[in-house]
Amino acid sequence: MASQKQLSIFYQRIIEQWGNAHGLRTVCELTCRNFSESFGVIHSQLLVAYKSTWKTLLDMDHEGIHYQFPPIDVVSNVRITSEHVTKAISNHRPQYTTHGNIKRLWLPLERRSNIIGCLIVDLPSETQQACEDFSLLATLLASELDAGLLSQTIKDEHLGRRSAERELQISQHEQQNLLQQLQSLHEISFKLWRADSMNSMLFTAVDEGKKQLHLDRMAIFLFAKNQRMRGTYGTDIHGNTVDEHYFESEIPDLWFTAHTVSNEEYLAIENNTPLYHDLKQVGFGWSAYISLWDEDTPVGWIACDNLLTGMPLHDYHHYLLKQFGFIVSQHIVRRQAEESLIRLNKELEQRVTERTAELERVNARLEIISKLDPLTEVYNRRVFDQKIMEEWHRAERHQLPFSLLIMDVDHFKMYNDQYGHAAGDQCLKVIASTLAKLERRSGSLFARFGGEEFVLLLPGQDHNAAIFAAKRALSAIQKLQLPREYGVDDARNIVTISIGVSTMIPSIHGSPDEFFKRVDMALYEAKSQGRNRYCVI
Ligand SMILES: Nc1nc2c(ncn2[C@@H]2O[C@H](COP(=O)(O)OP(=O)(O)OP(=O)(O)O)[C@@H](O)[C@H]2O)c(=O)[nH]1
Repeated sequence: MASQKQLSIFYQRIIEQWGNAHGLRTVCELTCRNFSESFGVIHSQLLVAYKSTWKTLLDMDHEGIHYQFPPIDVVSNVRITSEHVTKAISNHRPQYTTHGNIKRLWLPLERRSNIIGCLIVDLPSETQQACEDFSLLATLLASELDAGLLSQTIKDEHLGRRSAERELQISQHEQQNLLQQLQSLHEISFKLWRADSMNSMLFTAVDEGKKQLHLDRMAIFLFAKNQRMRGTYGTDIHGNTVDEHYFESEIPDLWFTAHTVSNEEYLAIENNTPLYHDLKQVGFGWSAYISLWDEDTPVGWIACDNLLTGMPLHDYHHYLLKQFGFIVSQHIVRRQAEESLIRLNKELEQRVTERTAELERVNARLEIISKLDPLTEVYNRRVFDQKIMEEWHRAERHQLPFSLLIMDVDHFKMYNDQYGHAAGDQCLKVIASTLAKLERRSGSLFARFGGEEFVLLLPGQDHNAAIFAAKRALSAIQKLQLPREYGVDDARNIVTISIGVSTMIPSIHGSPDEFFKRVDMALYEAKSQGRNRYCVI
């Protein structure tokens, strides 16, 4: 009787409380609590057939009630397995099983001939309640469970769809951002291509890289020799792009060096890390390092961070930063090749200019040498032969006087015999330089004709001028007082010269050769008359 009363209170409370309950969770929790309070239940568990397997929706023990939707697997539950449940509900009716001092009530929850759940309640063994007494509860709970699960599933699906939509929206947004930024990368690449030098290219990379990729700070470092690296352009702590060529240091042995350079990777990112400016910590955030490569050789890196805004790095940034690093690497390599080619060309041009100047100097020197007599360094016979031809024809055209003097050292054979050939050479040099200085009028030419014989060509100069020149030459040599200590009848004991002189206005009937012979005859005459004199024909 007592058990009947207990049962009716149990049902009464359930019906009252369920009336105020909102949602499946409350219904389930109230049911188990009532079981516990009314019948001293030790453990109760509500399993549901969910997605073709048995799952735990609620578990109540002395620690409390655990309700979980979506329901969780019963795998970990060794007390009750799926096989136990399947067996217990096979006749669709409530039943007891005994486990030591526990009477376990298995209450199949059936809806439209389908078992949709099972309430398992561990009662004390002395419980008098017949298991059929709970059939009504099973019917009521099955109905609540059916409706509750359905609405929960719908709600869940709705939520799932909403969150899927939100994810889709986010991913579409990210996709759009990525597309926009890929377009930006293309624009950056174009600007880098148009930059007119390596420096302006690096400045553009930093400045545009930040703007277009929405990054707070960026700096580009290039590797130099001996494991060192130097700055190029970077960002100050206010976000301005600044020249950092002053910066030089050893390549630091840090995590990103190992990650990028040693592993031949493009990108290394660290979150929640100290951020630096000029090697001093200035903040905290993420920092990314992008390696720059020339094929397999690292040439530098780009450093970026979020010092100013603390903006998080998006997923698409990983791809963008790699692409950016790739583009900048390409431009650096191209620029370096171009600039070394320009340098090489400049060096070549410089060398060609130097060699050309040197060649011109040598040619000029050769030109002079080819015109000079090697011993006396006055004009040689080749120059005289050319000059007499030119001047002869000029004088002929303009009907101008034309004078020629042939000067010959007297008794020079004896000089050589007396003093030796070397002294003879020296004597010839002194005579030549003395005579060469005398005549400076334009067009005139003094040359060594050969041996101890010199010629003085005086185009445009008449008979008197020629005689003046001859006298002056004789006197100049006499004044030298070059000793000559060998006895010859007609001479004082100094070196002298004899001169043949002639002047004429050239005509087509004459020739330089004939004229020369005439002067030579005059010289012969001067020699015959006793030397140290001039003779005119
Ligand atoms: N040391 C020296 N002697 C030269 C050079 N060229 C010619 N001679 C010499 O000049 C001498 C010219 O001698 P000759 O033609 O016989 O006439 P000369 O002894 O001067 O007598 P005259 O002309 O008749 O007064 C020769 O002995 C040549 O060897 C030269 O470059 N150096």
